[in-house]
Amino acid sequence: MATLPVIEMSPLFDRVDAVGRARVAGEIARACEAHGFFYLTGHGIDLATLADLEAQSRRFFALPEEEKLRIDMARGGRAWRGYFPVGGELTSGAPDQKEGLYLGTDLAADHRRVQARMPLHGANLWPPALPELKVAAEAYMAGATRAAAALMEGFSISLSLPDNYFRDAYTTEPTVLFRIFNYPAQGLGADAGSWGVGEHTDYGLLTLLAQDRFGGLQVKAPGGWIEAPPIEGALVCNIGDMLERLTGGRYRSTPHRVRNVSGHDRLSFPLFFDPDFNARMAPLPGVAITTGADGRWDGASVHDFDGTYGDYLLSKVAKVFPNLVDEALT
Ligand SMILES: O=C(O)CCC(=O)C(=O)O
Ligand SMILES: [Fe+2]
Repeated sequence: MATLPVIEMSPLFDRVDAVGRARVAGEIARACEAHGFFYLTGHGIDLATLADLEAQSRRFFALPEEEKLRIDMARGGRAWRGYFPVGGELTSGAPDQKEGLYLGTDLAADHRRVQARMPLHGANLWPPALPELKVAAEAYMAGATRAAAALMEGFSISLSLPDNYFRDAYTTEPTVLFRIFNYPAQGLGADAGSWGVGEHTDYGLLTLLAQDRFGGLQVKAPGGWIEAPPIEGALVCNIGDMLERLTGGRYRSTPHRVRNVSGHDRLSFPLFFDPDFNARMAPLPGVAITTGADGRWDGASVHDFDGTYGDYLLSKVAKVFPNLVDEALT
């Protein structure tokens, strides 16, 4: 059975290790041309940080529903932050069998982007009953954001671009969203057609995912669906639609989905490291273009898209949270 590659990324934190960086860049290129998915080690996030995030998240989801609903997404307004219950999100048109907490770069009310009423920008909502969750999640977000920024240097090198190319062009002010998901244990009689998360691709540049030990993530490989089982201490990395768009299809934004058949509640922690909301998303000069829908899961082609990353993201969010859109954006 096909397995996903493991990339040890620590040379990307060392600007003088040209040989190590070139090696990692080569591994990134091969992984992204083949799968668009790989595991990451050497990402700088220690086991204690991962364990604390998991422990505090379990405590959060075990709170009574009314306690969790004190930070309901409806209260996050246009910032799109807060808790949503099982069935509250429709990733591929049907309700997902998961509950979650939406977080992201924490911007105060006086930040210029919040003052400008930019959607998806604003303050995180934290459960008043569990202050430890904020500490654990902020530590993880800082580590994962640092790893994603370093990884983007590897992507630049892999495309024969200057190390800081993506940072300077797209991620000086990245869009960083972070989610904490719980996929409740599904009973034996569960509907075989119901997914924790339905088949989809991610929207932006990179997703870094921590997951607990129970598994359930599946990736669409050329020969069929394969599992991406947990590896202790490693993160799963996959690329999003905008990296496919920028590279003209050379790097793939690969469909994936989740079904939790472990008999336990499964937690996962995706951090989305995405372009500046205002960045215009056109193919990189000098990179081959593919056109057409290419049999994508949603029948759409990212190569037809012309606009800012914010335009793209909002069009997607409107589909997965149809009930919230009018409320938050009008
Ligand atoms: O929970 C997972 O393993 C994957 C979640 C996911 O694909 C997503 O949030 O985009
Ligand atoms: Fe995803």
